[in-house]
Amino acid sequence: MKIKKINVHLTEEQIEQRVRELGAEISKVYGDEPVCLICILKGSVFFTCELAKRITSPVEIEFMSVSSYGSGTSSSGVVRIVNDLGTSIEGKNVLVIEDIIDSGRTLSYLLENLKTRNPKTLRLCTLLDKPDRRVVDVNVDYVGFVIPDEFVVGYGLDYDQKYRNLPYIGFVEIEE
Ligand SMILES: O=P(O)(O)OC[C@H]1O[C@H](OP(=O)(O)OP(=O)(O)O)[C@H](O)[C@@H]1O
Ligand SMILES: Nc1nc2[nH]cnc2c(=O)[nH]1
Repeated sequence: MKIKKINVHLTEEQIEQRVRELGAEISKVYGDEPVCLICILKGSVFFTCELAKRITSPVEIEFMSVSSYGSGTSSSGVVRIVNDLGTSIEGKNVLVIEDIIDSGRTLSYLLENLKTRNPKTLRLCTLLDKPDRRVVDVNVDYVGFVIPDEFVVGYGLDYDQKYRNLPYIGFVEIEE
């Protein structure tokens, strides 16, 4: 399948504005307490970096890589930790940063897994939420934008590993 066109849904300015708002909201919650941001690779790299810059609480950034999708736009339904955290989160305020929640399978699995490591608090922030696609319930604490059930790329999100570098988020039109 080839991409025919990408239709802009969220501009760079809209995303920047929302990230600032989220940063302010999150800073209010943690205040002077340290918070460990867990960036879920690869899609949330851009979002994590921009959001971290807008949080005024002391921040630690850790990375984790989880595989839940095959190639293209289809979900395999199987979640696997590909690269685990290199550090303990016991007793820490943990904020998981995701680019998108779709079926909810990835985050539901991941949150259960992280809970067993005894963090002080465990919250979830996602840039995009596609509630129409939900198969498994996930409690999301901070949402950037709720979007309809369409495949998106840009600002970290890929189509077959491409288009992550687009500064905006767009809906994909596939060639017939
Ligand atoms: O709610 P779900 O249906 O489980 O889908 C959400 C997951 O899919 C995307 O990751 P992807 O597997 O595409 O990896 P990537 O971030 O490396 O592109 C996204 O970053 C979430 O981790
Ligand atoms: N790039 C991308 N990855 C996803 N993973 C789940 N939904 C999506 C989506 O709309 N776009």
